[in-house]
Amino acid sequence: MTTAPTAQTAPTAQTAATAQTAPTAPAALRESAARLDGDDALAPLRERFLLPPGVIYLDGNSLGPLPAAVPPALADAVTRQWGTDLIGSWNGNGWWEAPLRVGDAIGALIGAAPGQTVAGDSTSVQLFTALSAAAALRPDRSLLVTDPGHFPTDRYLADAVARHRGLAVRRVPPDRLPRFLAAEGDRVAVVSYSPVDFRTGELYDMEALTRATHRAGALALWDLCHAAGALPLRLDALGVDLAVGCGYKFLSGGPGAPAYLYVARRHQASLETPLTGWNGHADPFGLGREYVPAPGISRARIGTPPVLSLLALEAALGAFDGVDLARVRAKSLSLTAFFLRCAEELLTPLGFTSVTPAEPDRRGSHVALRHPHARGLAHALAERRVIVDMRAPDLLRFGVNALYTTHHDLLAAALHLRDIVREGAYAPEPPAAGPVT
Ligand SMILES: Cc1ncc(COP(=O)(O)O)c(C=O)c1O
Ligand SMILES: Nc1c(O)cccc1C(=O)C[C@H](N)C(=O)O
Repeated sequence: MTTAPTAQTAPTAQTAATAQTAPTAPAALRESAARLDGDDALAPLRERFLLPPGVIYLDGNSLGPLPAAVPPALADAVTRQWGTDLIGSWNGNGWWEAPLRVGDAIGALIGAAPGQTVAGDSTSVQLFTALSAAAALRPDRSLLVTDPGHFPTDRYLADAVARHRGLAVRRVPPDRLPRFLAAEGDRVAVVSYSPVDFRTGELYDMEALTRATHRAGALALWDLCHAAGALPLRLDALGVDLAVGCGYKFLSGGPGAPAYLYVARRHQASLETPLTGWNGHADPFGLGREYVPAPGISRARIGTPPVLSLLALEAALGAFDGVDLARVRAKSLSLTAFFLRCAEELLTPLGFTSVTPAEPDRRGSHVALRHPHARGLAHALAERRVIVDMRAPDLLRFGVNALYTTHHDLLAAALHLRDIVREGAYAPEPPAAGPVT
């Protein structure tokens, strides 16, 4: 049986130690945490989430917690809309338009004007669509360029699309991309990267890389999974061509939440999608024999959308109502800087090293610490109701979300980790074999 690769055990009511009984902290760190949390204008936003009492949740970069608005929205969707209004809900309750409506709500968080973002399917499916469509927009070019350290699904789909479309894949680390494009850019159809490295949390310069891509006449495709909702993004302003992302990390749309696809308006009329499902037809209920693509972003729709999940995601996005993403970014940086300080003081002497850049403008919204027993330590933290994850073979990841994470959460997590190591209170499981994913 395959199990999800997060290292934590789900916390239970029976768990003896709770994250609230935090071990003693050095006074300076305790005072800093209290001051930073005391000055935090975003602190009231935590009430928009139903965080389990006694749990320190630092894994919202993998699965966001439950927003308070979601249960009533889902109850309404199920009992009134589905239960009572039945099929009339496609029009009467706006189900048919939900992919576009939710797409626009996400667009507002990623710097996309309305009419360019559609929600639905998984990130993997959206990536397939985006990579294929990008290749079709540059039919005279033969290369697809991507990050050798990209998330596995991005790497696998780059290979798959290259096979289907007769392209070759070049894997170029982000720091070498401008030089590569200057040399071989005239053969490149599409450049596919993530602004934030899923392992190290390193933030790349999206603006510079998009500019270098365009200088070569290629298209820029960004995977925003680890960035959307965590920092301000400016897709329209940067002239990004295509983007995808998931709904379940910083957007907190729930397990398997619909993903999204952004297609800049200038490409929409000539966009050839590889999956020509009936929802993307110009006249879906005309039931015509031939596929005729809908105008605008609607042509990127595929099949019947997962309505309940879309409505859950829509309610979850309400957690951003009235929230300035520049402030979210400022608090996220304060949180990660504070955690790096805690790590330096409490954990470095115990054999941990940070792989996350110390410079604020090179940091996303998680910190990763290297330790040979990362897997056993993540389990031991979960026993104490501190939820983090690990990425094989030796990285512990600590995700922060400025909407609900506190500096105190981070100090308490670092203290628990210090005590677990000092006491040897973990199973020293060996690093898993195989490549780091
Ligand atoms: C950068 C990135 N892309 C894609 C995915 C996942 O794709 P999907 O939503 O299809 O599982 C993840 C994480 O799971 C990711 O970190
Ligand atoms: N999407 C996930 C899943 O379905 C199960 C477990 C984890 C995930 C993740 O999101 C992993 C994540 N993209 C990562 O950064 O590693």
